[in-house]
Amino acid sequence: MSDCAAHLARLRETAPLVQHITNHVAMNLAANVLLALGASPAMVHAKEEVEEFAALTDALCINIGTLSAPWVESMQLAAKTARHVGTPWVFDPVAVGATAFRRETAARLLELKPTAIRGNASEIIALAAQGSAGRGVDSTDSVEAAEQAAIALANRTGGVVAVTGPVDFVTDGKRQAKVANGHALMPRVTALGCAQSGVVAAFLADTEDNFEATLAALVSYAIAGEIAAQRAQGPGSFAVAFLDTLYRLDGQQIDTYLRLEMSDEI
Ligand SMILES: Nc1ncnc2c1ncn2[C@@H]1O[C@H](COP(=O)(O)OP(=O)(O)O)[C@@H](O)[C@H]1O
Ligand SMILES: Cc1ncsc1CCOP(=O)(O)O
Ligand SMILES: [Mg+2]
Repeated sequence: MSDCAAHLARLRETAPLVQHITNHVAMNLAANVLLALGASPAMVHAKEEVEEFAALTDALCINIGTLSAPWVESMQLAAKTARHVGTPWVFDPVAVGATAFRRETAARLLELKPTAIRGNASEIIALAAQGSAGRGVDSTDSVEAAEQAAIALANRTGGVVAVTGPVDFVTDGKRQAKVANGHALMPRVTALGCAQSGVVAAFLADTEDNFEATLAALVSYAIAGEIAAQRAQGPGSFAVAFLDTLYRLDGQQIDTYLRLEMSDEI
C-alpha cells in the first residue's frame, strides 16, 4: 500500500471533525465531499462561537470565496484559535487577485501561517504578490507558471502549498511532487476546488508529515475525479458520480491509478 493509500485509510479510521468556513456557493458540496470521503464536516462561522468551536475540531479550512466584513473577523478568530491549540488549518484564497479587499484579508490570514494553502495557479501567483489577477474565481495562468510562487509562499509560511490544475503541483519549499491524475470535467463543477481544500484539511488532521498528507489528499481527489469521469455524461452526472467514487475509493484504486510526474520523496 502506498503512503497515499495509508493516509486515506487513516482518515477513514479517525473520521476527523473538519470546521470549514467557506463560501455560500461551496457549502453543500464541500460538506458532502467530506462526508463521502469519511470525515465529519461542520460549517460553523459565527463570531460568537467560532473560537469555542475551533478548539473542538481536528482541522480547520478557511475559504474567502464570498467574503464580507463579519466573516473576515470570524476567519481571523478561527485561525488564531487553530494556531493556539495546534490544529492544522488550510487556506483557500479564492480570487485573491481580483480585489484589494481580498488581498488585504489574505495578507492578514497569511500572517497566521496556514499549515497548507490550496489554490489555482492565478490565486497562488497573486497570493505570493507576484501579480496575476486570474479571471474571477478561475485561473488564467498555468500551474507551471505558479511553481516558483508556491515555493516562495511555502518558505514564507513554513507550510505546504498546493497549486491545482491539469497537473497538480505541491511543495513544502523543499520537497516537490506533481500529480498527473484528474479529469477536465473537474473544473466544470463549481466549488470542486473549494471542496478539495476541505479534503486537504481532513488529511492533515492526523499526520506526522504535512507534505505527504497534502499530497495524499490531492492524489485521492484527482483519482476519484478520473474514475468518476468514466461514468459521467457531463458536469451534472459527474458531480454525482464524484461523490459516489469518493465514498467507494480504496487503496487498491489509488495504487493502480497513481500517476506522479515527479516527486522528490514519497
Ligand atoms: N484540466 C484539468 N484536468 C484535470 N484535473 C483538473 C483540471 N483542472 C482542474 N483540475 C482539478 O480540479 C480540481 C479543482 O481545481 P481547480 O479548478 O484548479 O481549482 P479552483 O476550482 O479552486 O479554481 C482540482 O482537483 C484539480 O486537480
Ligand atoms: C463561483 C464562486 N463565486 C464565489 S466563490 C465561488 C466558488 C468557487 O469554487 P472553486 O474555487 O472551487 O472554483
Ligand atoms: Mg477555488
